[in-house]
Amino acid sequence: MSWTDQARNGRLLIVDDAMENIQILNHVLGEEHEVLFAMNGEKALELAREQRPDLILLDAVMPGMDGYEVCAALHAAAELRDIPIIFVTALTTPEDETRALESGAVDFITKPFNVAVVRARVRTHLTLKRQSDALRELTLTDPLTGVANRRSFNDAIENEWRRCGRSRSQLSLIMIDIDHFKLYNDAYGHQAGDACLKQVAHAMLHCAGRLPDLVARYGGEEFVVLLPQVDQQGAETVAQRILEAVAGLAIPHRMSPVSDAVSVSLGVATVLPGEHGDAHQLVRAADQALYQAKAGGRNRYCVARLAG
Ligand SMILES: Nc1nc2c(ncn2[C@@H]2O[C@H](COP(=O)(O)OP(=O)(O)OP(=O)(O)O)[C@@H](O)[C@H]2O)c(=O)[nH]1
Repeated sequence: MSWTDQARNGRLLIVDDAMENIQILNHVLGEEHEVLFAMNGEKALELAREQRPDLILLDAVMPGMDGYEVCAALHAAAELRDIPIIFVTALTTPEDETRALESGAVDFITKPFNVAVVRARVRTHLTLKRQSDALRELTLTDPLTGVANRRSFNDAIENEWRRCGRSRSQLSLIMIDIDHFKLYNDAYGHQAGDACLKQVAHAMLHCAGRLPDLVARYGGEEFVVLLPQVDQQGAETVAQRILEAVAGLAIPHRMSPVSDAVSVSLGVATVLPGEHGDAHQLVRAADQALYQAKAGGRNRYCVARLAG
């Protein structure tokens, strides 16, 4: 795909208090990109949250919340801080430009602007955004199964621990282990083992694929499902669903002493994240419950009981 093709079709948010400027930029960019617009800072933040644009063109001087404040608010929000911002402004001194770049903008365009320059800069920043998104995706994804990797899970559980702590809501975790997977590899070969891991991972995504749920590969044949704002009963429902979904795959496992088909054991833990304890406590509890499920005969889930 060419440089130009890659940059096409990005979603832009234009923020300017003058409709005339929005119209001009829309005229310049609207053919190639999806364009959203806001006429003040508050609306810009609302749209950024709801629509997740790929790039923001931001006027520096606006009544109420100015461009610098919008920039600071975007950077303060973890889910918005990766959206690149280009300041588009009539302020032209080196100090203005420096202030914009220091407040987190990636670029600075002065008004009156040259149409070709605006187009080219927008394409450049959209291309860079795509590349950094792809790179981030690679570092957070398990290459075999396509679900999140352990690093991604570690970040998520820390974030959700804090978030659930603030909102006084429960956080649940399920640890899942494929039963007698070594025997499966021995019987059917490593490639079949890989295919089995993929199928099991995809089945779990169907059981807990809503945001902010997270399915991750924790290790070789071990997976975790993180369920923010889900109580124990909800987590048990998901665990039961996973048991049934994996059984429903009906992947033959002739060496398994547990079942004719591939099965899983699961450990469920739920906690109300408080001032005491940390995310590791939840992981340990789910791991102990998983151990119980294995010791109890596998192909089942067990629940850990934890104080908040
Ligand atoms: N095919 C394949 N096998 C893997 C992968 N990662 C780990 N494994 C295998 O998973 C097996 C895990 O073995 P064990 O830890 O003994 O677990 P188990 O055989 O499932 O036994 P239980 O958990 O006690 O039921 C090992 O044989 C690993 O080689 C992978 O990416 N692909």
